[in-house]
Amino acid sequence: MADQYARYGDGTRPAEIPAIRWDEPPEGPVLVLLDQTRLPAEEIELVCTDAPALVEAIRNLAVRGAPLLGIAGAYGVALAAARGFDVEEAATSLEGARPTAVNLAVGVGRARAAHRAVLARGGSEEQAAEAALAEARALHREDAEASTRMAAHGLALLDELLPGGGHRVLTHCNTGALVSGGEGTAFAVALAAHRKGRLRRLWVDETRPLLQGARLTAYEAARNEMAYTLLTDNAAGSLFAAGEVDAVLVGADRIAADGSVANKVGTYPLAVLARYHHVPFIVVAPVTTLDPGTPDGASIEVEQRAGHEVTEIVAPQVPMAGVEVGGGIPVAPLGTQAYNPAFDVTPPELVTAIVTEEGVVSPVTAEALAELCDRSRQVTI
Ligand SMILES: CSC[C@H]1O[C@H](OP(=O)(O)O)[C@H](O)[C@@H]1O
Repeated sequence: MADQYARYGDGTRPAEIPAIRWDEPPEGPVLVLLDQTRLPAEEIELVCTDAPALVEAIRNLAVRGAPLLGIAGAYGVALAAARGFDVEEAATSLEGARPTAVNLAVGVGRARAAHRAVLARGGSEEQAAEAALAEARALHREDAEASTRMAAHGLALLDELLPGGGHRVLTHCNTGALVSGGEGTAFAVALAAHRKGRLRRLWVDETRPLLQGARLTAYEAARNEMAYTLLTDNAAGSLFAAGEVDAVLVGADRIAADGSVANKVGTYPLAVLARYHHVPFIVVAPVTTLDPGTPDGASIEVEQRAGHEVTEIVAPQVPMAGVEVGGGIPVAPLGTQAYNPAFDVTPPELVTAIVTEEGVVSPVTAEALAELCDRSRQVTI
């Protein structure tokens, strides 16, 4: 079950509420999530005491973003183990909660393998639970370190591609601390540029239908006092045409072996616009998002979400006259069918560079990605 753990919004909240944290109150271990469906109006933490509650939070995007899904999946396995639930059952439900972000299955797999390894050598369930938690904590820490290194590599690339500083960067969806153990992926690069005084403007796509840009990226940009401007997704083309975009920075949910990039729907059109307007299109993602096991973009399963996310405006999470909390405000005739893929796939030839914590891949080729994966494994080992 999940319950509201704390409500902030009256200025009493801590300086930074982490997107995810493990806690061990007297009544037993819990996984605490900053509920991203309530942002930016309310900062409410959800408390998960079992895998079903976490699966629901993942499916509802209370917790979201590829790297954070991996971390949450690993902690979910540890939570099941710590509370004596069936770990294999929990792992299976967690890894299937959302299909596109490869990180989720990777994180679940790491914690499950750690748990299994202890049992295989005759360890106790308690020791196995401790091993699963240690693996989740390690993944959390590694992702934070990866975020810092991606930010450095990404800023160096921006400075190389755009001499003279004053970068005007367009981003899509949300790729900041709310998707990461650290400061994020693409957003972390923009934040690094901001801190160095080299971010002239962050153009923030609102990112229909769930508005991760308007609700979450704007929230993170405001918290960091960045120069940002929100736009509707369909206004991006006019910005390119006006020469107002120096580079596009986006995240990724899965990168296939050939360099095809699955990311929030609306990313592919930006890549086409960037190519047409000769603007660098840069993908920022940790190595855990690279998936050598998926050969190409056509092999990536794109999550199809419920039509009501399109036919209704996401209602604010505070009571409004005539709208139940959490309900949507219909904007289309009742019974309207909707097409609602959560992601789209950008082919490698439209990607200027992929920035990872292990370095930059450009041009994007299967060979270069394979070499980087091998190098990363060597580093990991
Ligand atoms: C860098 S991970 C963030 C990535 O995840 C988002 O998808 P969702 O909000 O559905 O989890 C989007 O694709 C972002 O680029």
